[in-house]
Amino acid sequence: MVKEMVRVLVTGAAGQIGYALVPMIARGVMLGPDQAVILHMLDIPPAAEALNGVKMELVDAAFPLLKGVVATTDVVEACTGVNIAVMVGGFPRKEGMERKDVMSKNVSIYKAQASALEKHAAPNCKVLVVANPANTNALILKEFAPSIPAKNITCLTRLDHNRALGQIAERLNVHVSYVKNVIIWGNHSSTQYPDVNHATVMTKDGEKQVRELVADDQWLNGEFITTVQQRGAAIIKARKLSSALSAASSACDHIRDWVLGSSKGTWVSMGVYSDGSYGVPAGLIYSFPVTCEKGEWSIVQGLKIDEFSRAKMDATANELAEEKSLAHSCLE
Ligand SMILES: NC(=O)C1=CN([C@@H]2O[C@H](COP(=O)(O)OP(=O)(O)OC[C@H]3O[C@@H](n4cnc5c(N)ncnc54)[C@H](O)[C@@H]3O)[C@@H](O)[C@H]2O)C=CC1
Ligand SMILES: O=C([O-])CC(=O)C(=O)O
Repeated sequence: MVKEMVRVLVTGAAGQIGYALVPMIARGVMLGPDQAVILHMLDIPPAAEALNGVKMELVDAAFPLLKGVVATTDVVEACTGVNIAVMVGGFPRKEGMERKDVMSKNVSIYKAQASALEKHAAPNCKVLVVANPANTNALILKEFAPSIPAKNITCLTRLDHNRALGQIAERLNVHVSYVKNVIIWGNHSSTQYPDVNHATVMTKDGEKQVRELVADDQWLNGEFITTVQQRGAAIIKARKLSSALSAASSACDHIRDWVLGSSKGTWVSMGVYSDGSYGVPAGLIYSFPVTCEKGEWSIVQGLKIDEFSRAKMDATANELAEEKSLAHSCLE
């Protein structure tokens, strides 16, 4: 059966994540090798020429799955009929800044684009917010697009999840594909809590707990956590630009698992609207472990939370509550 065409919006498409992301989508990395797509690319007028250059390159690359490209600075044209919206547009932080330092510039963009999405996107459009502060931008988008179901609005913490997998794989000298079920709790910021208490590694003797194999709680409760929390800043220091290829790749992972389903027995981290699970206040976009099936995510329930984890999960929830009020004050 031929699949129906999918329209994918990428905002900020002339930027560096956009430039890495659009060819991945056009190659089927996000939605699979049998899914034809039409790309909608939005940027602001000063970037119009660069955006047109990206469109020219997409034509030149002759991607078999790419059936059309809309490149525009008009938010209504960009949002019309889209089934998936990847919201990358905004201002990245620079060295020495925290992600919430870009708050006032970016939340107003998300307020404005919420209503365009609400009015013009396809029904049941799935939204992934990448631009920082990602959780709070997603929350503002949700608040200003009340008719989009809350479950359709998510933010990217899959990059942090993948970073955590990568750190464990390097430490144990195993391939990253053997490591699974790390969790990123909370905010995509330096207060996020990368949790390995339920993570496992596939070995020749079967699945083993990461804690047992690493056998160094001091590293797992210290340096491992700070390395993942600070990885974005480390990339900025090294590249003088924030992560782009890894962010684009993780955005594809996020949407692919959401739409096509996560692997059996494996969970992934997604920033989703809290329903109060694990004592996380409702009304925040908070990163949880989730599994995805038939286009829907659900929070993995029943995990045992120790005291160390509880304190870290609460600290990142508190930061999100503060960001929420800061965002509201920026919009007054
Ligand atoms: N959640 C995550 O894991 C990650 C998030 N990020 C965030 O993603 C965002 C984009 O990063 P980069 O691509 O490196 O930045 P960039 O500056 O290279 O590109 C951003 C693009 O957004 C455009 N833009 C600005 N306002 C816009 C608007 N109102 N509508 C549409 N487009 C608009 C800019 O013109 C620019 O082309 C930043 O906020 C960055 O902090 C970056 C890495 C990881
Ligand atoms: O750190 C930044 O500003 C960019 C980002 O979100 C990341 O790389 O995780």
